[in-house]
Amino acid sequence: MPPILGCIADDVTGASDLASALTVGGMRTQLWFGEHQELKDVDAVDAVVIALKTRSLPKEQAVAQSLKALRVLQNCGVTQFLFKYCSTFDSTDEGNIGPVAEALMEALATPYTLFCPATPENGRTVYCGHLFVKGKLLNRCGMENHPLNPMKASDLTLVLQRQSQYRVGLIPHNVVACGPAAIEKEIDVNLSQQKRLLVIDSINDADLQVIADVAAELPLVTSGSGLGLKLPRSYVKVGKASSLRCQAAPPSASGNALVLAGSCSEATRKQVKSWPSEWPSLCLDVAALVRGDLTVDVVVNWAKMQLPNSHALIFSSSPPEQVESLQSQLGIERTAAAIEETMGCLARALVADGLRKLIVAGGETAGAVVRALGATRFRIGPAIAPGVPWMETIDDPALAIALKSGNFGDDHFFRSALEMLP
Ligand SMILES: Nc1ncnc2c1ncn2[C@@H]1O[C@H](COP(=O)(O)OP(=O)(O)OP(=O)(O)O)[C@@H](O)[C@H]1O
Ligand SMILES: O=C(O)[C@@H](O)C(=O)CO
Repeated sequence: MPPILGCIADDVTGASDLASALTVGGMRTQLWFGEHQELKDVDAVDAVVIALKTRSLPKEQAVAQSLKALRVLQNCGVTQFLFKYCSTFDSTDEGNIGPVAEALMEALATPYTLFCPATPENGRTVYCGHLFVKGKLLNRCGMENHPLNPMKASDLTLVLQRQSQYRVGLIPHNVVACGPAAIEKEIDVNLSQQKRLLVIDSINDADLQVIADVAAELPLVTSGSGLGLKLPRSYVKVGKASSLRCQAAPPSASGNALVLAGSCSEATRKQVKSWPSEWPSLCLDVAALVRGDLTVDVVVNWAKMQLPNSHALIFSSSPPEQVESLQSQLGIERTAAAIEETMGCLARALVADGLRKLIVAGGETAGAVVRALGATRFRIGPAIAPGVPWMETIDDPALAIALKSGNFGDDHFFRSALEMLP
């Protein structure tokens, strides 16, 4: 039997978030990282998530990679697809959410799709088309300071319209509250007005379940991970899945862990601040790194000294004023590239040295690390916090790895994660 659902995620922490949601919902889920010609051994899984790193790429490249992932999934016999983006709709006026969604719609010859970033479990809700993060409008929650895609507006119909060719419509909450049939009627109204990209309100789990009941019949839906928690039940309801039978076992790795934090999001900065004082930590001197005055070897040697005795943290996370000042002196892309490359090199060198437990905070950072490790397939383990599972690489070396979205987890996330493993 081919997997029921094929997912294309625009970053790797987002992919692990979705894979965790589908697993918690009961679907046997496998995560693949990067571009592949084909997927193997997916007969025994219900869902496959392909993690790309397309969120901040030029839109032509993001579209090309997403279409390639679609074909790879289609070649496995998958007929239903989910395009996963961030629950904070991370994107710019150029893309990439609109352009990728439109390209997938064309490839699947589907006249419309839904946009459902809501993930109430992590405080993301959509009302009247406006995205809220823990009750604050998207452009007033800290996301307005994001280093790569500052979100300066919260009305998703406007945000999406700026990056799309098709017209954008809204399915409001009063319709969602009336159930699947009302949603389907509203879709027809929007289509009669040539509105093909439909943002859908959702403020709680019950709304999401109703939306999942509609989405379970669609060839393509686009969303955050919230929908992933509800889709498994809907697939059972419509007879696409017979039962939900996933059991997520923790990874078996032992030894001390390295934490690499490249996210500057508020939650990660708090987690870095709360790093237990008995464990060592190193703040990267980003300016020295970009100028070449600080080398990776020096940092690797520091970590090699610590890891035999203790868990260790290496971070570049900084407050917005510092990020802005560095970016204006050194350039946004140059700064990000130097940090991401360093994080990747650190992970590769230390895994080669025997490290078997790794936590990475930040989507772009995690993408760079996973790419540097050459890891391709992951089994999904238990959730550490909503949206962040422990995972285990399927191919050697067996590595316990957690990829934490920047804004996820409470202040003591790192300690809680490490206490879950032997
Ligand atoms: N001190 C810093 N100054 C400037 N840029 C930084 C600094 N530290 C990290 N960065 C860059 O900021 C970006 C942070 O993005 P990343 O996706 O890793 O985190 P995030 O956006 O908080 O996480 P997520 O996408 O999971 O929400 C990376 O490209 C990283 O290299
Ligand atoms: O949806 C989210 O918030 C996360 O899965 C994510 O994509 C962060 O990069």
